[in-house]
Amino acid sequence: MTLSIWRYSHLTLAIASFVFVFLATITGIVLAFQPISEQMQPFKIESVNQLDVDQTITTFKDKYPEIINIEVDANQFVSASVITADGTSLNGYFNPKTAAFLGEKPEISVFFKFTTNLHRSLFLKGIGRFFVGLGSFLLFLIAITGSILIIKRQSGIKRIFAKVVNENFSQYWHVVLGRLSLIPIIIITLTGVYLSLLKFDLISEKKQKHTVDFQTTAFAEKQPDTNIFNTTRLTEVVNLEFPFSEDEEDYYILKLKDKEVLVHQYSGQVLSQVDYPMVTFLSNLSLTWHTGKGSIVWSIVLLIACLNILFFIYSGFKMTIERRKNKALPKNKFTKDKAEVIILVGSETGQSYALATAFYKGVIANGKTVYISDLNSYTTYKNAKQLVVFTSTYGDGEAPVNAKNFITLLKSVPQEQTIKYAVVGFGSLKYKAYCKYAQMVDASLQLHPNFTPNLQLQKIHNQSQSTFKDWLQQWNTVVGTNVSLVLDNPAIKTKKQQTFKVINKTLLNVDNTFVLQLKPTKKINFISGDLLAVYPKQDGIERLYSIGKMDNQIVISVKKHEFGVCSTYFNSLEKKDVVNAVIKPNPTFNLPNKTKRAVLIANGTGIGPFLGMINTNPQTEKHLFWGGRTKQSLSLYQKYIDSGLQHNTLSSFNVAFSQAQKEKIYVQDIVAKNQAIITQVLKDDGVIMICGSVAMQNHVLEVLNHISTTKLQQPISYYLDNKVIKTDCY
Ligand SMILES: Cc1cc2nc3c(=O)[nH]c(=O)nc-3n(C[C@H](O)[C@H](O)[C@H](O)COP(=O)(O)O)c2cc1C
Repeated sequence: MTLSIWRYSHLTLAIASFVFVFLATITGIVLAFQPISEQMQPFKIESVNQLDVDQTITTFKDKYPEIINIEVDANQFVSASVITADGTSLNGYFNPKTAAFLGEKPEISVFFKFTTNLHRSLFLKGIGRFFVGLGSFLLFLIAITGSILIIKRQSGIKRIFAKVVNENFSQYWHVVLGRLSLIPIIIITLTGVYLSLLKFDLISEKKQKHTVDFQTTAFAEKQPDTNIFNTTRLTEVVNLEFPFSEDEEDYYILKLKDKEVLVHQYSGQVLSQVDYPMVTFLSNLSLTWHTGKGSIVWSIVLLIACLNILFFIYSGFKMTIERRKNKALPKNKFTKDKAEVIILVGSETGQSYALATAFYKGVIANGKTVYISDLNSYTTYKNAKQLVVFTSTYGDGEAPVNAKNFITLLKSVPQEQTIKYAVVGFGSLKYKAYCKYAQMVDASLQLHPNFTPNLQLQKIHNQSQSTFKDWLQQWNTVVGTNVSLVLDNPAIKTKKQQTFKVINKTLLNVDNTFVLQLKPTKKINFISGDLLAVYPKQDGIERLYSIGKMDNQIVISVKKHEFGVCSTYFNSLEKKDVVNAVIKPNPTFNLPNKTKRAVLIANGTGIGPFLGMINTNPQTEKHLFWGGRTKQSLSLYQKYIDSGLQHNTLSSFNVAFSQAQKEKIYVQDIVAKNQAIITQVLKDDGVIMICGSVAMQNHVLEVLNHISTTKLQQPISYYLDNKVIKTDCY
């Protein structure tokens, strides 16, 4: 697994803080409901913000002979402590407009108290508080390293909110939700750290003291028209303590958010004012922002941010496990100067290592001396005759992490002899800059006087093994080797299987292809485009077949391969035999119900799912394009196509035979001739579905790209991103 410094830091921090972050997040989710439940209590009074302190004091004084204090909390609930005319003491919430007693303050529930303790200190007192504070700081660093990773992934800070390509569920949502919850997470963590520092007295709040000199201060007999009480809104008050007695030297203590003021009880004159230090302001702000007190909206934001953190823990570890499967490159048996074949690999997340390693082993098994390394380690190779470069593309057409220096090194490192080379690019058609870095490497090698190409650049979509095998055949031919690939078997699946009865199986046609019809023995919901997963007894490895649905039956088109375990098994089936398999929904390759128009493009057995689609959804106008070898190849599917045309569920059928005439015609050629249909479908929010070989898909996409850029001024990536073009190729 290749790791950049930022990804390494992000991962290490996540592992180091996992336990604390997990506990703090779970308890944080619960505690986010506390301010929400407080706000739901019936103590909020309409338009309380219109009252000033003077009005409130008058209202309370009219109703009660003695008032001890009035408080306004973050929810803007007004509470007070008063003595009534009959000498009863009342403590609780009041209506500030009428001074009516509303009810006692409810006790905080035991559950919230327990959760708060767990959240603050894990019941470990000082040590616990320290670790929670540290966890908060580590989470802050995780958010920062995560942001750097997103910026690098999106190729720059300006593109941070640009569209993210959805290749993998965990990766996609990790990035999308990471961007959205970045600010709330930074606020939660920084305020958490601040509150911890405060608890440990690492930040101290030093308040100034009041000084009042009654000897030298002369007070007005009568209150002036304006004083601090009638210029201060009640909602600005935190606490107002009433004078202890009627003695002139007893005063009001008015605590506001930013200052504490002593006020003369008769004149309303300010006797002393102490502004709170910045620390107090920040402490109050931290508490409000960390807890969400007083704001349902912010509490919900905090709740969502905590739920997102839980998802990041899950998706982050899932991605790490997936990436760990992409082991490192193999250990070299030969030195760089002894080897005839040099393999250089560029990879960001290690996916390309599997094929590069299989190739390395294959070449060694062929008796050649081989040396494998990453592209950044490019150096002199005294005995090299062949260079093979495997590289992915990352960011927006950029080099993967272990290949960033290759092009510079290529220019500066002198080679003594001439070396033949071939470049294989791993990428994804979902990106505009498809295999761009491989293209740059190929171009740089072309310009180098010591390198001559023995094959054209090969681009490979989604690590397709079949395209890689096709490339390997060509390489074997030009180099004169017989390298074959032994790929690690994916994990054997042990899913609960469903049973299907064989309704019909055709004989093999000229292309060794047949059609199999299966019927589920129990009711199963599925549609054309879903996948049938089969796990043959010999190896238990999952094989996926794209299926068509007709009359509640499954239609699959299969090509029998000489050593194909599953295709041989399917071909051995007879009517009424029972097959164990699993139907997997494949929503990315189903024909949307409401689509007005659809173009279905396939070659060979890729027509399978379309055999169902062309016989259903009569409301959708469908145009089928199919490429096969000869007219006889078509006979297998003729009855399905005729039925679609007869019942008007298929509007047109366009066929290309590659072997029927002198000039080879492929499906992409007939697509290119029907630009009007393609343009109309792209313009009218229709869909284009492609099923078959990856090689065909690449050619068809090139043609579609030409049509979309010339007729609609949009690159094909736009339609792929917006799922107007759907592909299921192998
Ligand atoms: C963030 C990101 C950016 C990518 N950018 C491109 C790109 O610009 N062009 C491309 O063809 N493929 C792109 N890909 C696809 C990868 O090249 C492809 O998944 C490849 O198989 C990864 O192999 P690796 O793990 O060995 O790096 C990108 C993938 C990711 C996750």
